[in-house]
Amino acid sequence: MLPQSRLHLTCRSCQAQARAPRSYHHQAQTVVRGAPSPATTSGGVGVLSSLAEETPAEGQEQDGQTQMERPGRMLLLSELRVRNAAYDVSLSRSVLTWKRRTSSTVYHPFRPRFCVPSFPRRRPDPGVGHTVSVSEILSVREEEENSSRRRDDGSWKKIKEREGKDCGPAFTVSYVERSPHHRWRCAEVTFACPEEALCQHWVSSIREQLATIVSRPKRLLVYINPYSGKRQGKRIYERKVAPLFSQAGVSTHVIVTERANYARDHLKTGAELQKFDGVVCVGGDGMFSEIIHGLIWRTQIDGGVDPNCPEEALIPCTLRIGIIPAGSTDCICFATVGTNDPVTSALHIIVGDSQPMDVCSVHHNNAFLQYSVSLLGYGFYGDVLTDSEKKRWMGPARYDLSGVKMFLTHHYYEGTVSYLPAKGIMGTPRDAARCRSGCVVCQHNRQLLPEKAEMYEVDEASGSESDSEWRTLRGKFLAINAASMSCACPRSPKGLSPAAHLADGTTDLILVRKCSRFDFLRHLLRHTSKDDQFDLAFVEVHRVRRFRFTPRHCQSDSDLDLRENGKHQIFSQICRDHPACGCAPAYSSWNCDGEILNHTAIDVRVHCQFIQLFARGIEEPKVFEELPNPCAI
Ligand SMILES: CCCCCCCCCCCCC/C=C/[C@@H](O)[C@H](COP(=O)(O)O)NC(=O)CCCCC
Ligand SMILES: Nc1ncnc2c1ncn2[C@@H]1O[C@H](COP(=O)(O)OP(=O)(O)O)[C@@H](O)[C@H]1O
Ligand SMILES: [Ca+2]
Repeated sequence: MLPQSRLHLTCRSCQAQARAPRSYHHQAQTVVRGAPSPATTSGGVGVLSSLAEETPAEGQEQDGQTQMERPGRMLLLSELRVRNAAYDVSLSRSVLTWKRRTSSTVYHPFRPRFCVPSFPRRRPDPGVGHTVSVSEILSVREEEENSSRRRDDGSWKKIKEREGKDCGPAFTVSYVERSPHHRWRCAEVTFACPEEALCQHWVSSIREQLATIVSRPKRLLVYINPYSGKRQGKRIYERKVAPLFSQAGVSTHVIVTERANYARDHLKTGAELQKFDGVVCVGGDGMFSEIIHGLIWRTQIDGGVDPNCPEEALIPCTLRIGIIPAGSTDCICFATVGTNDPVTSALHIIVGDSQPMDVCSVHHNNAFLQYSVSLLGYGFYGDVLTDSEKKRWMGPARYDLSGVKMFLTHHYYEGTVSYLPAKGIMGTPRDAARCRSGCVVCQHNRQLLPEKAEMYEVDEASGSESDSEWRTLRGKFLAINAASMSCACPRSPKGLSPAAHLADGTTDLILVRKCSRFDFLRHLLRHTSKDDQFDLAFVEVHRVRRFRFTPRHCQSDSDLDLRENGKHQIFSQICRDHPACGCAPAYSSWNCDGEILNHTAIDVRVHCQFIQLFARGIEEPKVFEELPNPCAI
C-alpha cells in the first residue's frame, strides 16, 4: 500500500546533467504517499523518481547521502532555482527551507538586492540556508510565464527579465521577515521549477499546509477613525494594509467612522459578528477603547449576561482584535507588538497571532463607567488629557504641550487609595524581567486564579478577599496611575510600569506623592531613560487585583459628575487656566485609555485575560545571523 504523502527529489536534467551532484542524477527519489504526483505522472523532463515507503527520519543518511536538515516530516524536496542559482528546497509541515547548493559554482552567483537598507548584514554565504516557519508564510502564487509585477519603485517588470532569462514555470512565496526594532516585513522568494507540474505541486502543497492553520482570520471587520493622530488612518489602511490582506486572501468589510462612538455602537447593535473572524481598528488608544466597549457589551448581551449588573460573571471576548496604529500615542499597539508600524500589525493579523489581555472594569457607586486595558491615570495624566482635548487640532503634539503645561502647573490632589494586593503571584513591579511573547508569568498567574476571581463581582465580604486584606493610604498625590500593562510607547519606550504584564490578572498601582517640581521632573524623565522611576522616596508601586480611590472632597455619595457640578468645575477651570494664582483645584480627572471619566471616586478590578488581540507580545530581540531574503517589500 502506498503511504499518504509524497517526497520529490528532482533535478534540472537538461542543464544539470554534467553539473548536478551525483545524488540528484542517480539517486534522486520520490517518496509517494497516496495518488501519483503531477511530477511523476507528467513524464516531465528532468524529474527522476523512485518509490519509497517512508520519508526518512530527520538527518538520516539515505543512499549514502545525508538529507537536508529539516524539522518535522518532509513533504517535498526538490532542486529548484532562485535567481538562477540551484537550491535544495524542502517543505515539511512546519518549515520551508531553501539552501544553496555549494557545488554549483557554474551557476550565476547569487546577488542579493535588499529592500531594507538599514538591516544589519553580513557578506552572503553561498551555503547559508533560509528557513521560514510555515506559520509565517503569508501566501504562495504561481508566476505566469509572461507576467509582470510591480517593482518597489512603481515601475513594471517582467518576471522573465527579473530572472535574467526565460525561467520557465515559477512560484513565489511571501513570508514574514523580521527587521530591527520588532518590525516585520513581507519578503518574497521566487523558485523556478524544471516543469509546470512540479511548480503546481509545490504551490498546492504549500497552500494545503496554510489551509491547516485554523487560527488565521479569513474575514475581518475593519473600523477606521479618519481623525486619529495625524488624520492618516484611511491612507495608512489603503496603502499599507489592504494590499497585504488582499494578497493573503483575507476579505474585509471596512467601515469609516462618522462620529465618536460610531464603531462602539455598531458593534453593540448592528454588526453581524458571526460573519467575522476578528475586528480590526485603525486608530489610536481611544479608538481601541471604543472597540472593546462594543465587543464586551455585545458578548454579554449575546451570552444573556447583563453588562451593567456588577453581580454578573462576565463572559470573556473570543473574537480577536487587531490594531493598525494610526493614533497619537498608540500605547496598546506598542506594548503588545513592540512597535507602532501598520505593516507589522497587519502581518500579525494575517498570521493569526493571539495575545490575551487583562481588562480593568471601572465602577462608581456600583454603576459601571468604563473598561481600561492600559493606563488609568488621575492627577498628572488626567490633567494632561483634559488639557490636550482642547488642542486636538494640533495632532499628537498636543500631548507634549499639555505635558509641559501640566508639569509647570504642578497640581496635587488629596484623597484615599485602597487596594487589594495580588497575593501568591509570580513577579513584582520592580522585576528586571519583562513581559515577553509566551510570558510564563502570565501563564502561571492565570492558572493561580480561582474561577471566582475572573468574575465581575469579587466580593471581599463573601470570598477569600476579606476586608483585612485591603490596604488603605491617604495623602496628597501628584499622580495616581494604574498600569495594567507596561504602557510603553514611543514617548516612553519602557513604559509607565516596565515590568507590568499583559495578561497576569493584575495592575500596577503607582502612587506619586506630593514632591517638588524638580523631583517630579526626575521621576518623569526616568520614563524616558534606563533609570528606575520607582526608586524615589515619594513614589510607591503595588501590584494589585483591585483598588478604589476617593478624592478628599467627595467621600460621600455626592461625588457628582464634575462636568455637571458647576461650583467645582468653575473653580478648577479658573485655576487650570491661571496657574499663577496658586489655587489648587480639588479634583483632577481620570484618564482611562485616553478617555476622560465622568467621576473621580472609582472602584477598579482586573479581569484576567478578558480579551484577545491579534498579537503575540513583544518578541525577544533576535540575533540576525542570516541574510534577509532579497525581495523584502
Ligand atoms: C515633561 C516631560 C514629560 C515626559 C513624560 C513621558 C512619559 C510618557 C508616558 C506616556 C504613557 C502613555 C500611556 C498611554 C496613554 C494613552 O492611552 C493616551 C491616549 O492615547 P491616544 O488615544 O493614542 O491619543 N495618551 C495619553 O494620555 C498621552 C499621555 C502623554 C503624556 C505626556
Ligand atoms: N469619525 C469620528 N469623528 C470624531 N471622533 C471620532 C470619530 N471616530 C472615532 N472618534 C473618536 O476620536 C477619539 C480619538 O480617537 P483615537 O483613534 O484614539 O485618536 P488619537 O490617538 O489621535 O486620540 C476617540 O475618542 C474616538 O471615540
Ligand atoms: Ca496586567
